[in-house]
Amino acid sequence: MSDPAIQLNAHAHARNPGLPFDLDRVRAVQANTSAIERRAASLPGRRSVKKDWQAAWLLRAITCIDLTTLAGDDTAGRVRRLCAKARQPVRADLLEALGMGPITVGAVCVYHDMIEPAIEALQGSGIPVAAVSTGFPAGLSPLDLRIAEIERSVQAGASEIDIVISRRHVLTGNWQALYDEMRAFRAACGPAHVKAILATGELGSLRNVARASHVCMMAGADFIKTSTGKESVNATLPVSLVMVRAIREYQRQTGVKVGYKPAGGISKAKDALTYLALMKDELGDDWLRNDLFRFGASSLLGDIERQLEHHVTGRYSAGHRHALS
Ligand SMILES: O=C[C@H](O)COP(=O)(O)O
Repeated sequence: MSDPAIQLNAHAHARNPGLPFDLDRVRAVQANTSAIERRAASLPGRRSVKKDWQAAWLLRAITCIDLTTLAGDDTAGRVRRLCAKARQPVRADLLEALGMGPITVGAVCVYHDMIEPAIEALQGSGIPVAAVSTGFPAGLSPLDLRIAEIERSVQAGASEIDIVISRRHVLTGNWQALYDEMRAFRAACGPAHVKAILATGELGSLRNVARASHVCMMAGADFIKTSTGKESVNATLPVSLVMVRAIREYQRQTGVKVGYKPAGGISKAKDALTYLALMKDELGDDWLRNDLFRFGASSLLGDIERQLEHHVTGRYSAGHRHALS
């Protein structure tokens, strides 16, 4: 049996019921840009993970990956290979050397047309399929089509839907429109969990990121996610600080825990460690599990595997298993 500390999907996270729209609440949201940037700059390396414990943190990171392929030339064959990797993200001999049982990634994330092969390839694994819907990545198709796309993806078996918000609602300060849109997406998702992609690189300011985070949570987002991976600026530490603090504030106000998904350009194991440390520091251990934290990443797993291999062939201590307990 695998270590309970890193068992997959062990905690089915309750859905966010949302709140009625409240413009005063949105307008009260601020972001102190210089303080955020100072804190973000201090994060990498600030909270060093003991070398002997790094493997445990990296294994935990793997269980939090939404293993992603979102390319125009995706094929069923590529998705099947990705799903095989999702089922067995780390070589069995490495896991054995680390004293670990089998692990899997958090989910597989694909375009709508690839849901079917992904579901087939993941059968019996317990790994959920996440679909990007709502005219990903621009989100500029007609609202009824975006809603229909969500419904089709849920019917096809996706249990998580990554929606993209209309950036223009944020850029024009039309918070009511953003709330109504997110509310409609939430309703269309039915039983599926919904992750709201803010496309933060296109929102203009950290204050807009903070307000958009609050509005999406108010409208019932189960996760807030930074980016599609297609913007010119994707997940960053300053944006992540703003978003995780919005999650913390929303929990303080409502008692509801919303998940966080940084996505786009996260490809190095050391960056994954920084993100995990950020979650532990800002939100606590609950956000180190994949019901409340995911990396949206297409190439992170490869670097983590290389680091684990290095760890196994180099110095190793059995103490690592308790690193996150
Ligand atoms: O949502 C996930 C992102 O599209 C993945 O971005 P990436 O390919 O830069 O890792």
